Amino acid sequence: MQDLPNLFLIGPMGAGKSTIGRLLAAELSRPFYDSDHAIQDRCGADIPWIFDVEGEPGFRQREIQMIDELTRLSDVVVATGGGAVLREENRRALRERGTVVYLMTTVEQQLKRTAKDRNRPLLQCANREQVLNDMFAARDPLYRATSDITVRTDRRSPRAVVNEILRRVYRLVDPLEAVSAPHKKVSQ
Ligand SMILES: Nc1ncnc2c1ncn2[C@@H]1O[C@H](COP(=O)(O)OP(=O)(O)OP(=O)(O)O)[C@@H](O)[C@H]1O
Ligand SMILES: O=C(O)C1=C[C@@H](O)[C@@H](O)[C@H](O)C1
Ligand SMILES: [Mg+2]
Repeated sequence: MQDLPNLFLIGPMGAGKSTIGRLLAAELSRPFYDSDHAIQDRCGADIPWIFDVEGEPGFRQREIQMIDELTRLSDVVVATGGGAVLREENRRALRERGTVVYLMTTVEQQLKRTAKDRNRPLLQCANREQVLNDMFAARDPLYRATSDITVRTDRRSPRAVVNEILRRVYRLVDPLEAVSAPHKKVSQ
């Protein structure tokens, strides 16, 4: 069985990048990094504070630096922030340094999954559905252009999503041996 490359998760807010990334890394016994969390740890402040004080451009600059560092690691799983694909530097780093998985869900699911959250500054507004629809229109082409595979996360447990990612990634790196991939033993 061929070694897997770095696995990078992209996709919109609430698609499950952080949740699935952690599970996926545990399954592969690999380190897991979440770029949003790493930015907060380095800055010593949460994302709403960074947006308040430095604006979105300040946050994006920190994100470019963090994604550059995380994508240079080896044998890792990295969950990115929902807007990482907005910057060309990030798209290039992700594409060149690993296999990129686009986690996709519906706006309806995003609304449910992010309903009580106060840590996503771009969703602290009255018209969240409109904002999410507009983001989908602007970002879906970027997620598609950056990713190697797309996996839906609505109406599926995180465990089932992890299994599908592994099946598809193994098939991508080694089509002939994918059938005997170890993840086939993982229960749903
Ligand atoms: N497949 C799933 N089924 C049901 N709930 C899920 C699924 N994946 C994630 N969730 C839930 O959705 C919420 C948002 O997930 P998560 O924080 O992983 O999203 P994210 O893609 O990392 O978002 P962001 O871009 O804002 O960091 C969490 O409460 C998580 O438990
Ligand atoms: O979709 C976005 O632009 C964002 C998503 C989050 O992961 C954070 O990176 C931040 O809240 C911005
Ligand atoms: Mg996240």
